Amino acid sequence: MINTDICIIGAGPVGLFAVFEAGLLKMRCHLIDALPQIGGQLSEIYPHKPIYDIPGYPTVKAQELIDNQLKQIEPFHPTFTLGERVETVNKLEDGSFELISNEGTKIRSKVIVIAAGLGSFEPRKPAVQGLENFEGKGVSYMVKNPESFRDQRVVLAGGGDSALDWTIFLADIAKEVTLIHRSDSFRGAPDSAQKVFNLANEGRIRLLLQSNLSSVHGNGRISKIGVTDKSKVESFIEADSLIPLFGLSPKLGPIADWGLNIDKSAIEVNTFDYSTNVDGIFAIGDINTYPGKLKLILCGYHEAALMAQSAFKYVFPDQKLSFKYTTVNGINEF
Ligand SMILES: Cc1cc2nc3c(=O)[nH]c(=O)nc-3n(C[C@H](O)[C@H](O)[C@H](O)COP(=O)(O)OP(=O)(O)OC[C@H]3O[C@@H](n4cnc5c(N)ncnc54)[C@H](O)[C@@H]3O)c2cc1C
Repeated sequence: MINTDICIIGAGPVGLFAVFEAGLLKMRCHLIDALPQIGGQLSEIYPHKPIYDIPGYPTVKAQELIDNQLKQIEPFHPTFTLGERVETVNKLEDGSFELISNEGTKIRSKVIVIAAGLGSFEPRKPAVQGLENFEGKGVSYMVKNPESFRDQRVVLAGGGDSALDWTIFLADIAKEVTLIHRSDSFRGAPDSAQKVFNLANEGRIRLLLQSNLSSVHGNGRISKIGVTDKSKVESFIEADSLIPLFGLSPKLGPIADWGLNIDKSAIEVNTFDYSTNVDGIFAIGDINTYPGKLKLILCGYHEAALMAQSAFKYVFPDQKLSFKYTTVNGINEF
């Protein structure tokens, strides 16, 4: 069981900044995110895109902003659970909460801050009959632990950055790598696409262009994958793992079942401190809604600052909060 003052659901830019604001008030944070990496939409959807509306940065690449935010919160030693989605939230008799993830991880927290963006990202699954029977039995839609593919025969499918990046990475550790893509050009970064073409020319991977996943076979675990070419002729590849990478789409998911007031897939909050209708639960960033709401990183940062001032009274009910600038004591004392 993980014990913390504040459990932050979502490790996007707003969840990360909440660690900073909470840390200034000496509150410990644990973050949990359904994705295997930190950074929310910025790392998952647009890591290389420049952002122009962060104060103090005329321009900053999305991933660079996340990397800098991680440096900024280092003094507060936040802890993380990645690749797990919070499914259940229970309010306990003493007013604190128990959160349970889809993998059974339990977190006990005095306050919950939902910084869940557009909800949890769920994989877009290809329409291949019986694919769901092999989920967790050789079929995965995200790479959580690349080492688990060492010495395996891996088939990837897709044409975006994830498919290219993992093909390049797994070429070094897997026994055999095949990439299937429906077109003959890639949506992902040109530099990565070139690397994949080079690996294919060197015979280090098998590249099947203008091809589609058509069937999956196996007895309990996946062992063979059917692929059709442009003339719809099906051939088969022996494989230990299949990784379809067709992008992720956000879904509100289990948050809808936690007794919160929801309006059009967003959590209604009080604009005084971004508290929800459940005492001790706050919602900040893209996941919340109120009159005039703007889904911008900058607005989420502001919400994190005000939320922390109110969260303090749940974590330290007997202490009086006195407002200080960071320059008063510096942040080194934390
Ligand atoms: C293409 C694009 C360009 C953009 N450009 C800009 C820009 O230039 N400037 C700007 O200010 N904004 C921009 N935005 C918007 C900006 O990305 C969002 O405002 C910002 O990401 C919100 O941050 P967040 O931390 O609230 O949520 P997110 O970044 O969405 O992170 C939320 C995290 O919560 C996790 N999560 C959700 N539910 C659960 C659960 N039940 N359990 C565990 N984890 C969960 C998700 O996996 C996700 O990682 C852009 C958005 C897009 C799509």
